[in-house]
Amino acid sequence: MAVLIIAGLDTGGGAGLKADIETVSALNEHPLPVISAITYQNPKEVRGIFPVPPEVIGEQVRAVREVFDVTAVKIGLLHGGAIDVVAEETKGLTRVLDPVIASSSGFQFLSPEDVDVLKKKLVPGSIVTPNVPEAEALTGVKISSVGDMKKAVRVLVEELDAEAAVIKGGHLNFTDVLYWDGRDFEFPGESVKGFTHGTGCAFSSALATFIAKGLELPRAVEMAKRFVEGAIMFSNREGKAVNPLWELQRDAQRWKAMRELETAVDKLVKTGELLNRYIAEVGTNFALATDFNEVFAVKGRIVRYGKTIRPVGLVELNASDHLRRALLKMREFYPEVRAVINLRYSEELVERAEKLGLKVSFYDRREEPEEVKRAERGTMEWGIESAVRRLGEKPDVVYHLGDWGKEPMVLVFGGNAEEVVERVHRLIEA
Ligand SMILES: Cc1ncc(COP(=O)(O)OP(=O)(O)O)c(N)n1
Ligand SMILES: Cc1ncsc1CCOP(=O)(O)O
Repeated sequence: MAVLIIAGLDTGGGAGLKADIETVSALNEHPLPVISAITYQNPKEVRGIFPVPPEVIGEQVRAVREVFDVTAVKIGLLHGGAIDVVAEETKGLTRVLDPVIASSSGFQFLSPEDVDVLKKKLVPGSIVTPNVPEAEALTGVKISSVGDMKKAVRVLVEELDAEAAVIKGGHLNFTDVLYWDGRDFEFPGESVKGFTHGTGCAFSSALATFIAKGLELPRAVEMAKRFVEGAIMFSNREGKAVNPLWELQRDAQRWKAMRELETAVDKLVKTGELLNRYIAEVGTNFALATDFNEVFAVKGRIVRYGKTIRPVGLVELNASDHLRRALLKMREFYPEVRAVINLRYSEELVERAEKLGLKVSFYDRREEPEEVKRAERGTMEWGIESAVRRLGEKPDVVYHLGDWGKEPMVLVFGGNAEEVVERVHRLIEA
């Protein structure tokens, strides 16, 4: 199924047409990208806009509508002159209108006069998806609560003749409010950590796609919201923006990480007789992070087994607590570090690491601040940060000497699971 997109190009690869194309593709439909403007922007700022002449926008839409069976269109950034043409050329389609008025960095895409034209020509008959500032600009309603959102959606539908309106609560309370068919619907959400540039674009193109697939509007809004939450959670760090390809990339990375860790664990087990005496009393775990900071490890840890060792369970996502936290903290300083294992502490192990030229640091649990000690979790994070700061460069090995009821431990880090195995083998002279 084809979904028409009329939107601007963001040269920073975060929002606009690129985010829309990825969204429609990720949802398994065919994007028809019509370009309405070229913007010169990067993740920090929008520098300017070069509008595509309205007649060229019209030609693009006609070219695809003549051939493809289009039912829904997502409309993003327009410039004043293009509004009339787009209203004319999209007649008969279900229109999802993302009213891009200003960028989050403060660039004004539409003048107040253009906003008036948008209200008169495109809002009527469209499903409008403003964020809070855009909804305020369109309706004049000051929004600071769900109650105000409900007032504003009604204004959009009952006074400005929109087919439906969804106000996104990302700037407020993470609840989205839809008004459709004489009823309002609330979609509660939670704050998701990640980059948000391009969320408006991804939401509206996901909504248009779910509508094209035949979902009823409230269900399509719910699905689009969940899609965008994932796109923020698994953000595109390079573009400092949402990542509409998150599901595909996340699954590919999960698969790769699982295989990588399974292979590495197999290699370790083959040297089990030598490794046996370095397995921690509490068990040893081996953790590997994906680019999205999802962490795989061995369920139930790796334990001594007679003279050798064995993994208790399989390699699984979230099968580690301590190592996961240590690794994620280390990755805040050094994102290239992806794997870690814990071994039983011994002086000889630390000396050997130093002799091998590995960078060694440590943390002293007696220095741990009271408030960190009292909190249920946090020691691992504090310990890694303190070891990193102590060394002033990337540690390959971090150890601590224990405390009451806490076993002393050596953590061996590496850029991948294979490197950790190779380091462990050198350390135990396998
Ligand atoms: C070309 C282009 N189109 C739209 C936007 C705005 O993106 P949006 O996700 O609505 O909001 P911000 O990222 O600006 O908060 C854009 N910047 N460029
Ligand atoms: C108890 C403990 N403390 C540091 S590493 C470790 C063992 C591995 O723990 P997890 O399986 O939670 O990563």
